[in-house]
Amino acid sequence: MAMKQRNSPTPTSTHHLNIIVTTMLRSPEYLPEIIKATMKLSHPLLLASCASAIQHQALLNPADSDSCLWRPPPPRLACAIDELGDHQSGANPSTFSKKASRHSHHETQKAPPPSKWEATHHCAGQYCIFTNPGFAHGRGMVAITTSATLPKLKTIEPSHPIPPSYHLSPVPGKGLGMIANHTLSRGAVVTTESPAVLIHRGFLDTTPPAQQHPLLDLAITHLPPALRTAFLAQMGHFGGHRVADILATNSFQMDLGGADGHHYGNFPAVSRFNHDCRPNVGFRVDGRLVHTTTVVRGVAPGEELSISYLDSFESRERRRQRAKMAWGFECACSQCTLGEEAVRGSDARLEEIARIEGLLGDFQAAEVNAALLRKLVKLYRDERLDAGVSGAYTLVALNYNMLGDAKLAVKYAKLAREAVIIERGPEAGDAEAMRELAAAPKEHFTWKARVQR
Ligand SMILES: C[S@@+](CC[C@H](N)C(=O)[O-])C[C@H]1O[C@@H](n2cnc3c(N)ncnc32)[C@H](O)[C@@H]1O
Repeated sequence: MAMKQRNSPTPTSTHHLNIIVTTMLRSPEYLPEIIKATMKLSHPLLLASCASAIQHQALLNPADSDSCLWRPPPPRLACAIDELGDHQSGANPSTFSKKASRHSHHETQKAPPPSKWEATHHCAGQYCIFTNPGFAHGRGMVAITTSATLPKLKTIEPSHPIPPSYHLSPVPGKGLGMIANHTLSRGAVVTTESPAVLIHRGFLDTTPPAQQHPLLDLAITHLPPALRTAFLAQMGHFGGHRVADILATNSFQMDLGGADGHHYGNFPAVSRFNHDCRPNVGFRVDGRLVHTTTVVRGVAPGEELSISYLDSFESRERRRQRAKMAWGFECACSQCTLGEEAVRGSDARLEEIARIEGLLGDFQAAEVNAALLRKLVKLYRDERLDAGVSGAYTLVALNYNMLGDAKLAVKYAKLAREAVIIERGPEAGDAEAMRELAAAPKEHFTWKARVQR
């Protein structure tokens, strides 16, 4: 996943677990050579660079949509949508090209229209508004994208809503947050949501504010009233143009596939998750663009539900810098506010995790033994890295098998599969890979690969 977004900080994440696991699972025949070559590269070249990459979304399963919580460029023009009136955005029509006048609103319709994508012919350059007011039985969706994306839009399916297990409540220093109503077990699904708004990254990167903001405002007027209200109720952290600010504060980067696939998705319910460097909830976006959040460790009633916006494997200093730089807040999460000694301990564990994972991915490394595998598992536990443990379990399972310990290979393959399903969904490719390993460790290409050298 490349993060070359203009106006955004360039992430230099140093967690390379994804690529190691991917390599080990996908390329058995080239395993030794690939791992050797991979390990020679410097970390930033190897690595995916956002929170969701840590959850191994895109790298391990090409069917998954590549996504991470990432803010688009900051708003550049002050113009609140509240000032623009309800039915007309107030956009000066001359600021964008209106190729035709087929602009309809759906507020007055009782029965939802059928789910169907339509071009409004309101455009700025190649980026146009596409609407589907009938999506998800009238919930609606709107996109600003190129016509090349239309076939992909047509494949988007609605999420299946689930009863809420949380309520919103003010959280000191963070605005609103999501609070668990009752005990939630590991694996419980918290939210499933389709995007309300999809915006092509190129539109935000290249369209001047004078054309960009009116088109954003107009796009929002195409949402059915309930969804429009929910969209506009989201927090804007940075000020300036209201819709741009909401998008900047609450967007997930999504790759819809192909050369032109980079988009931002906005999910108004999901937007209420605050950040924690040791979150109790993981998230993923699947090929239908449904965003799903799942509890990664047991949650008590009244506990805040959180996701990570950042790379949890970076040092406290780096995470704090990034929270400030990209999101504008001082991270006061449970992990960042530890005492100095505890922070030093945490940073040291993260460095050790990176070192051990490097060794486990190096087919030639002589230091790999059962003690090292036990140490990695303990480090993850001590660091409360519950939202990213699937990759570690996968690596441990493969390495136990390489060491010729079928019993522990099976144990960790089962744990890995369970964690993969929680973090990335049942359709994730390495869930199947771990099932195969657990079913027949001695048939697996990794069997005794380290001891037979
Ligand atoms: C996606 S929104 C989260 C929901 C938001 N608190 C609300 O009221 O809707 C992101 C914004 O919430 C705030 N926030 C999230 N996590 C935080 C944290 N750990 N510490 C401080 N502020 C946080 C920041 O203002 C950030 O820009």
